[in-house]
Parts: sequence; structure tokens; C-alpha cells
Amino acid sequence: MTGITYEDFLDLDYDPAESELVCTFTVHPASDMDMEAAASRVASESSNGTWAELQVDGTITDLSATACGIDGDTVRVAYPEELFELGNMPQVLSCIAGNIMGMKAVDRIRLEDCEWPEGLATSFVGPQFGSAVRNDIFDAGERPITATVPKPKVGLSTDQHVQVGYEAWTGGLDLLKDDENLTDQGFNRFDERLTESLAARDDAQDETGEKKSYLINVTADANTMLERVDRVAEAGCEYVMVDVVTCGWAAVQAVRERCEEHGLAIHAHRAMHAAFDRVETQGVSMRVIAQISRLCGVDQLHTGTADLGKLANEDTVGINEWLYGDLYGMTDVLPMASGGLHPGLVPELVKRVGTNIGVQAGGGVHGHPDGTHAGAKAFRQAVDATVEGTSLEEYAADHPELQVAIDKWGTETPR
Ligand SMILES: O=C(COP(=O)(O)O)[C@H](O)[C@H](O)COP(=O)(O)O
Ligand SMILES: [Mg+2]
Repeated sequence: MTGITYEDFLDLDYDPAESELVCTFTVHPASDMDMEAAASRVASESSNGTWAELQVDGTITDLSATACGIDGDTVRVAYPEELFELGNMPQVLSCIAGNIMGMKAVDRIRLEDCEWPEGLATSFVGPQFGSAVRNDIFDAGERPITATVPKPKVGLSTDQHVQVGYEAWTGGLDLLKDDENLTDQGFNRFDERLTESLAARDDAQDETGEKKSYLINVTADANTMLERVDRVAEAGCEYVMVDVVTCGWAAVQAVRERCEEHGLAIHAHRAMHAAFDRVETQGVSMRVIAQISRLCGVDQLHTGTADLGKLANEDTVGINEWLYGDLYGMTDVLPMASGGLHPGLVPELVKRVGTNIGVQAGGGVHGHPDGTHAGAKAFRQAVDATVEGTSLEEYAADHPELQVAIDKWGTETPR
């Protein structure tokens, strides 16, 4: 018999092997626990241990994680590669962000960052297109691609939704995007919306001479999602949109596989991410959610507005850099800035995050005093002015739609 206690999971002199996944946690131990005990409980419960001293008969594969660093509230844990089923994101998360999130040994615990080893990282397919969508699908050159989401987010009939799309496309935007809670409800059916939007998209392309596309929300149970992906491909669209957090990573992986068969890109909306990442001491950081998204293979991901918009954002700049960064040759991800954007915020946004992004506005387009078409023009004008280095004020002198938007919203951050 061999006894395994949770103390066996702590070795502060341990130097992780290159093949190990190293996770960084912020840990607040329970009041009756010191940090070393809490850190070893984290390593234990997230790999192969439990609360009791185990009596093991015979030899077992050693899959123990090692708490290998403590620095203030920060704990580093190294996980052996063999603990994981390669290419299975739910299984990986059931280890590193599973039971430990509710363990009474810690008052609070947050998974902050992961250093992905090559073997595990490359067992995931990653994105097909990533930021290359800007010029593979569109002909955007150096500018950010632009998108709008019809508002109100639900309640528009199919005809109204399509009309909004047509006005936005012909006003100069690249993408129409469904909102996160629009899928296939009675007031606006998925199939009709798909067919009619793409017909309007074709008209807008003919009229403008620019490539246009549509981010249609396929989010549903996994089987239905796959059927919707097939229909989107048959209808001749370039993208599907998925609410990646609410539908779950298993479904995202299945959609990614199906999208490869069709050559479809994936736009990832992150609705519900804040349930995991908004509280700074508990949950899973947006940085890690972004890492998971890239590994699972989305091409575009909402990462916020570097705090210029209406929603709380965690480190948009740092997360975007990670999404562009080298990951064993894996394709990058195009960050989408969204949530309370309007034309007046575009220059500062680009200053903070650069031009290798998508910019998206709902209210900031459809709230334009002269309506969606003018709002789309103003938003595109703001992007064009910013990329050519002209101030919005100067550009607005001969672009009246932009002037109206500036007069209405200035550079305010909405709430
Ligand atoms: O509908 C919108 C934005 O609408 P509006 O432009 O009217 O605010 C998106 O759902 C948010 O961007 C999500 O937030 P995030 O991008 O931070 O995930
Ligand atoms: Mg939305």
C-alpha cells in the first residue's frame, strides 16, 4: 500500500518539464489553511488527489500535478501531459478549472493564465483563418473590418432585420451580425433570415462593389448547430457566429470541425464570460477564455474595447497580444472590439489596440439621428479617417453623417 496525501503535491523547488501545462492561479486560502496547504490542495484536486489520504494497492500511473511556486496570492501548478486527453477541451477544463473552483479549502480561486506546452496545444486544431479574414474574405487592406448588430437585439421581424442589414452594408459596413440571443425564435426564423439576408447581401455587394458577409448565430444544442452550419454553407455565407461560452467548448469543437469541411469562418461571441471573469478573485480570466477559444479554433473573438465602451473589460490589449502571438505556428485570432462603440471612440480605440481588429457597433450605428444607413456611413467614415490619420473633426467637414454622430455622442463612453 502507498499513501498519497495532499502534501505530496507541493514542491516549491520543482522546475516544470517543457511538456507540462503550467497554470497560474490567484488563491485566497480558507481562514484555517495556510497558503502551502491550499496550493497543494489545488494541485491535488485538479489532478489525481482528493481530501483523504489514499491507500493505493499496486502501482498507478503518476498523474499528480505539482504546486511549484507561491508568490503572495499567486500559485503556479504544473500538470503532466499524460493527465490530459489530447484535443479534449472539456476534459482539460475539468482538471484545471473544475472542482477546485468550489473547494472549501479556498475562499476564492481564479485561473489567471496558462502556459500551453506544444504537445497539448497542437492537439487542438486552432483557427482556420484568424486575422487573415480581413483580406481573405474582405479586401480591407490596413483597416479594421466593420460590423453592426441590429438593435433592438431581439424583436425585429425577418424583414426588418434584413432591411437593417441592407442599409448597414450599403452604408459601408462589412458585416451584419446577429445578436447573442437571436437564434430561431418565432418573430424571426433562422432559415428565412439566412436566405433573405444573403439575398440582400448580394444586392449590397453589387451596389457597392465591396465584399459583404453575415455573422448568423447558429447557437443551439450541438446537433442543431451542426445542421445550421451545413445550411449556412449551402446558402453561400462565409461565416457562422457561435455563443462560445453558453454553448460550451465541446460544441465549439464540433462546429469547428464541421466548419472546416465547408471552409466557414467562426465568429465567437463571448456572452456569459463575465460570470467567470468579472470578479477579480474568483473564476477563470478572460485571458484563459481567449486561449481556449483560439485552441478550439474560432477565427474572431470579442475581447472588448480597452474600456472605452459600455462593458467592463479585462486587459483587452494584453489578451489581443496573446491572440496574435506565436503558439507553435497556430493561426491567430482576430479580436473584435464591441460593446457601446460609436464613431467618436474609433480613433482612441485604434490608438489603444491597433488596426488588426474588427470594430462593431449596434447602438452606435442604429442610434444615429438619421438612421441606420447614415449611422453605418458615419462608423465607416470614422474608421477610414482614423486609418488615414485624419482627425474626425477634419474628416467630418465633408462627411456630414460623421459630423452628426460627433455632434450627438462626441467621445463619450456610454453606460
Ligand atoms: O450587442 C453588442 C454590442 O451592442 P452595442 O454596440 O449596442 O453596445 C455585443 O453583444 C457586445 O459587444 C458584447 O460585449 P463584448 O464584446 O464585450 O463581449
Ligand atoms: Mg449583443
